[in-house]
Amino acid sequence: METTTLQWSAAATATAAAAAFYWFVWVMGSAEVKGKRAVDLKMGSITRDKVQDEYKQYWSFFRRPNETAESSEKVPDFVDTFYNLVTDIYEWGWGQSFHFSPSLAGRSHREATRIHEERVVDLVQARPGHRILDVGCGVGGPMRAIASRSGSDIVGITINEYQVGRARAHNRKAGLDAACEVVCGNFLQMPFEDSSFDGAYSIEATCHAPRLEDVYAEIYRVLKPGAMYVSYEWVTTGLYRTGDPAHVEAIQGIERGDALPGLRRQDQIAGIARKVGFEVIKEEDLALPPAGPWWSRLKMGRLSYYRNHILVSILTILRIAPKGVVEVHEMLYETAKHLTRGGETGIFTPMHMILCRKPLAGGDDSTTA
Ligand SMILES: C=C(CC[C@@H](C)[C@H]1CC[C@H]2C3=CC[C@H]4[C@H](C)[C@@H](O)CC[C@]4(C)[C@H]3CC[C@]12C)C(C)C
Ligand SMILES: C[S@@+](CC[C@H](N)C(=O)[O-])C[C@H]1O[C@@H](n2cnc3c(N)ncnc32)[C@H](O)[C@@H]1O
Repeated sequence: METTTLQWSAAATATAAAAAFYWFVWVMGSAEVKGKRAVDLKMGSITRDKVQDEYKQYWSFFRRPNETAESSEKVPDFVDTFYNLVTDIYEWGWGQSFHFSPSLAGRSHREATRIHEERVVDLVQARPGHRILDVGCGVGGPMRAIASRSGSDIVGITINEYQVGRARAHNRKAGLDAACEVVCGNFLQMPFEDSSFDGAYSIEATCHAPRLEDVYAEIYRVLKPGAMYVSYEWVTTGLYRTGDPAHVEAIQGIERGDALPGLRRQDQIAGIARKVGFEVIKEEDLALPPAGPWWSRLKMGRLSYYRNHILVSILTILRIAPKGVVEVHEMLYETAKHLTRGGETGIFTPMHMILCRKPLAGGDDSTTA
């Protein structure tokens, strides 16, 4: 072969390789929904050199069930660390709404997510002029959907400072920053006045509280009498057998990979709500048929997890992503398997819906706010 032909084919091969790499990292590796790309994986407010250490500390705390009062006090700090580690990966691989939803025939994941969020508007009776609290708001996917649909003002609270920045940036970009406010704080001691909200909701967030009564009591305190509260709770169902090792493995796998101090049983939730003073209007497991399986989205993602694993490994070698990202990604992959098993066996649901009302002063519960 002539030298020029060789040079041409070498150049063509190099261009094709560069194009493939670009496509793999920036196109395939871009967020499924809006914005976050693999090259932007930062690991929250943790400095690059601390990611691996923080991950190890997180893992040794949540690795095994731990129920002492002393360890309960540490939970919010470790939950904060958890969200520093996972927020960018969640946004990159899942989108701006950090929760599950029933799959709906003929609808995309994005549509199903939005429908699940908009359900909250009717349940809490959110209207223009109302001030509604989002307990554990993440980067604000649900908040934006609920503000747009209802015309209410939403105030979200999250313990993770990095999420506050992400949520505010998304709110600005969506032109919703006047309607959506985001506060950094602990939902166990909220920086809000008594009786200052017309409604409240929590989507897959209160499962991080060591004692559900503590967060429910705080929500009760800040609601106006007559106001509604709805929560989508992560719980074990009546099918869970503590004597079955396969069940226990799945549930403990869910707990340690999702920063949970211990899943509660489905039949405990209403009692806890009543104990803090709420009237329970309705309870329903939104995962039950006719709802389509919420875990199908996790199963369909298998191929992209492998691609993502290769991608984060390459980015770590190139020092674009901080050391430790591969371990965090691996943990999430394992967690996805436990969640899928929990869904398939029916021993776990992430969408046990409970609708409550704070009674009107004087005990007249007949009307709402
Ligand atoms: C409510 C909570 C979070 C629920 C879900 C939003 C997340 C639970 C598990 C997460 C994921 C698992 C696998 C990841 C995959 C390996 C990666 O390549 C891309 C992101 C994942 C799909 C990631 C996305 C978010 C979850 C589905 C808890 C914390 C209470
Ligand atoms: C799985 S995410 C769900 C976020 C959001 N509800 C959504 O559906 O997109 C759980 C959220 O709860 C927040 N959270 C957990 N424990 C908290 C605490 N003690 N105080 C405030 N927020 C907390 C996390 O920071 C995170 O934003």
